[in-house]
Amino acid sequence: MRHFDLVIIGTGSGNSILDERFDDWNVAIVEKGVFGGTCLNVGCIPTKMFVHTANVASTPAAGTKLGVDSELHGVRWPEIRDRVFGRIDPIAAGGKRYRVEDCPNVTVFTGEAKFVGPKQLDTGTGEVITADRFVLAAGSRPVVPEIPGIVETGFHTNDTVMRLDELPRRMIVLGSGFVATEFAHVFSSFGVDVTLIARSGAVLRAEDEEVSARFTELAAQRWDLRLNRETVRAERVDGVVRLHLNGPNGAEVVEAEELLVAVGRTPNSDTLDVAATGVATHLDGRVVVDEFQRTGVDGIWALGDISSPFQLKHVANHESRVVQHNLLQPEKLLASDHRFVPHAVFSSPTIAAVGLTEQEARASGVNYVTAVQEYAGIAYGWAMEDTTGFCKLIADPETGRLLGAHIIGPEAGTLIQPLIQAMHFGQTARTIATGQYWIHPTMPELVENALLKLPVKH
Ligand SMILES: Cc1cc2nc3c(=O)[nH]c(=O)nc-3n(C[C@H](O)[C@H](O)[C@H](O)COP(=O)(O)OP(=O)(O)OC[C@H]3O[C@@H](n4cnc5c(N)ncnc54)[C@H](O)[C@@H]3O)c2cc1C
Ligand SMILES: NC(=O)c1ccc[n+]([C@@H]2O[C@H](COP(=O)([O-])OP(=O)(O)OC[C@H]3O[C@@H](n4cnc5c(N)ncnc54)[C@H](O)[C@@H]3O)[C@@H](O)[C@H]2O)c1
Repeated sequence: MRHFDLVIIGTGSGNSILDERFDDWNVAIVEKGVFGGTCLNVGCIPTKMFVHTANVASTPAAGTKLGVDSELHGVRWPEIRDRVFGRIDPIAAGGKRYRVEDCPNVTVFTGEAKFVGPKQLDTGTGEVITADRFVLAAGSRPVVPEIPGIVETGFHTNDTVMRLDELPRRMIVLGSGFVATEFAHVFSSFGVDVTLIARSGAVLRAEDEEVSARFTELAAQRWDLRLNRETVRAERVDGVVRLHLNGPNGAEVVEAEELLVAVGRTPNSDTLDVAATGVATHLDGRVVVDEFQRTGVDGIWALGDISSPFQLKHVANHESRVVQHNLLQPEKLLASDHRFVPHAVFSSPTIAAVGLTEQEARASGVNYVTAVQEYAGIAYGWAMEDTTGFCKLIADPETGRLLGAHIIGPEAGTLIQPLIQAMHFGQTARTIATGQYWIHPTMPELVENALLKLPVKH
């Protein structure tokens, strides 16, 4: 059995661990798919390239209220798709070529890895290897709900939907989280009739309650939104997908040419069989790690979607840097910082958030105050004629420290950054609002005014 100093399973954030400091380590990388993982190939990067294009396609419609009449003549889907993947696919291929051809200390196994014993890994290539250290960076995969007929019906996930041969006339999107709302925005902007099915009474219901309520209201104006629906059965009749639903109005059927399933992601700890090497998992399948990204087995580390409650690329990257440090300096372990993990949803409108939602603040019993500033109340909001966006802040009235920040509206993901910074560096609401200039008239004045409205002492 070949033995290595280090084996990394998964080439998403796991691939960025290796740099010149590992040149004298004998390393193996095992990857079952293409190099670069979810974010590069089927996640963040291609979706945002499609989202940007969708935003451009939506511009003519947005101009009407400003007195600008223009028309969308159509979108050239094959060209858009090939432009996106024409950029991405060579990066994935180049990443693999670099490791195989230019890294003499690295052996790449192209196969689906599975532990077969303590620190013994079947690489899926016919070879079992052992190592002193392992990094579990095998990510997560889309959940397929147990709906009778769904497999026979055929469906897309984020793995396949961005490579469609042609745009369908109609699409059913099952789910109401990040993936569902981002793709609903993309495909509806490209002219596809979208039906979005949510189990509960709100879309993006993990967001702050006011943000989720506003998004749900806007989603209902844009898509055929079916709330409080249970999906009972799926079938395909004459090429058309039919989903049988149960909801407030009783039984109903929705139809479309394509079905996109977006009901969450599950960690790949089961397919990797981490139990065979003694690594424990939570009930939801996440590998158990401590603050240093150590599993319970000496020398086995985990990072990213396989172990994190935050299935986000910036978190996977952060944890990968922590694991990198801890592999190199085990005597000076670094802990991951998960105190203020922000996220953005790149739908329309965009949403960004960090810290507590109001429902979480209420449930936790902390003393808090809130302030809301609408885009409609700032000069740049007048310019955009925005009537639906807002920034909501939650703060400790005694210390002036922010507990949570939520923005729904244009450029939310960009606007929230000073608030993330303030939370990390312990700045008070008054300090951030009044201790610096805010350029007038810009969108960040939304944040400035929300901060000024907070009834806090500092
Ligand atoms: C549609 C979509 C959009 C997203 N957009 C964003 C976004 O805008 N911003 C954001 O922060 N996050 C986004 N995410 C989440 C982000 O993509 C993930 O959190 C991140 O990619 C996780 O990185 P990772 O390294 O843990 O896993 P991955 O990048 O998934 O890497 C895991 C790798 O392991 C390989 N693998 C799995 N099992 C095995 C095995 N047994 N043997 C060998 N190899 C194996 C896989 O093939 C894969 O290459 C998005 C996710 C999706 C699905
Ligand atoms: N912009 C970003 O950062 C971004 C974008 C996409 C994905 N992601 C990451 O990927 C993860 C997975 O995204 P996702 O949208 O698949 O999951 P999600 O957890 O965001 O949403 C899943 C949704 O599906 C619903 N659901 C679950 N089972 C269902 C069923 N049987 N029928 C109908 N609805 C059902 C849930 O109630 C939930 O609303 C996200 O949690 C996020 O961390 C991030």
